[in-house]
Amino acid sequence: MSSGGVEVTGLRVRFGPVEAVAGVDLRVEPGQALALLGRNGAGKSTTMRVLAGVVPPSAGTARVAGYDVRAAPLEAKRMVGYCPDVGGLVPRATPWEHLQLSARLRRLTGWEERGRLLLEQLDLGGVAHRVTAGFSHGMSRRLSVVLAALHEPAVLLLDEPFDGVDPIGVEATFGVIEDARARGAAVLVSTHLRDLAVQVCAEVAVLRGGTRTATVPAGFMSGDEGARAYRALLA
Ligand SMILES: Nc1ncnc2c1ncn2[C@@H]1O[C@H](COP(=O)(O)OP(=O)(O)OP(=O)(O)O)[C@@H](O)[C@H]1O
Repeated sequence: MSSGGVEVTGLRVRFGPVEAVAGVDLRVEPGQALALLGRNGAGKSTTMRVLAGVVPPSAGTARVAGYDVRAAPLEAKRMVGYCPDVGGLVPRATPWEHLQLSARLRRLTGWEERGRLLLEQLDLGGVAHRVTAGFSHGMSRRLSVVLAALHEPAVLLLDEPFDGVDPIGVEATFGVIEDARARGAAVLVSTHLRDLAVQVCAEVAVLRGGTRTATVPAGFMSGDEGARAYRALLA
């Protein structure tokens, strides 16, 4: 039986002739945050999608909170909060309606106060009843983070949560990640923003060509030295 968190072993995902993920191993312990870095097309989002139960693995195993995404897909999905890299929002619905829908799908009760607080935390309280059609990219990102975190998942998967988000929104997103870690969730953050990743994650895994090249302490990737080290891993 697995100990929880995220466990990915020998993961492969194939789309026809394209091998998007070609043997990835990852481990995120409960209460830890791991950043997933790598160039465009390295396989980050596909790995996140497998863990979120959106894309099936072609080979290997992926477990969230002890549940194998293939053998126990419903249980696995229940354990996960997922902020996809793009999409996921209904243009004609308001943030509050998104929360209502998410709560209904997950059969949550007594979620309203947490929902309100999360919207306030991500500075969306003032637009809680405005349809998302006119939202800026950063506002949509922040709402996707709220939706991922609403049910206090054991595994929080954030794909490009900082993309287009202003510094205050980034700090608020850090807060959501810290809160999740503090209650024992495993957090996986896929991003191109190395400097932000190392501020909020203790470890960084680098993917290249669908495989993991390294997992290193975040300090190794910080500052100018870290930028050079990262480039060296990508080259
Ligand atoms: N549904 C799909 N059908 C075909 N190919 C796909 C599909 N999804 C991803 N791929 C391919 O798999 C590879 C990995 O894509 P993925 O989106 O996982 O990379 P990424 O590291 O998240 O990239 P980025 O940083 O640009 O978001 C790419 O070559 C991509 O074109």
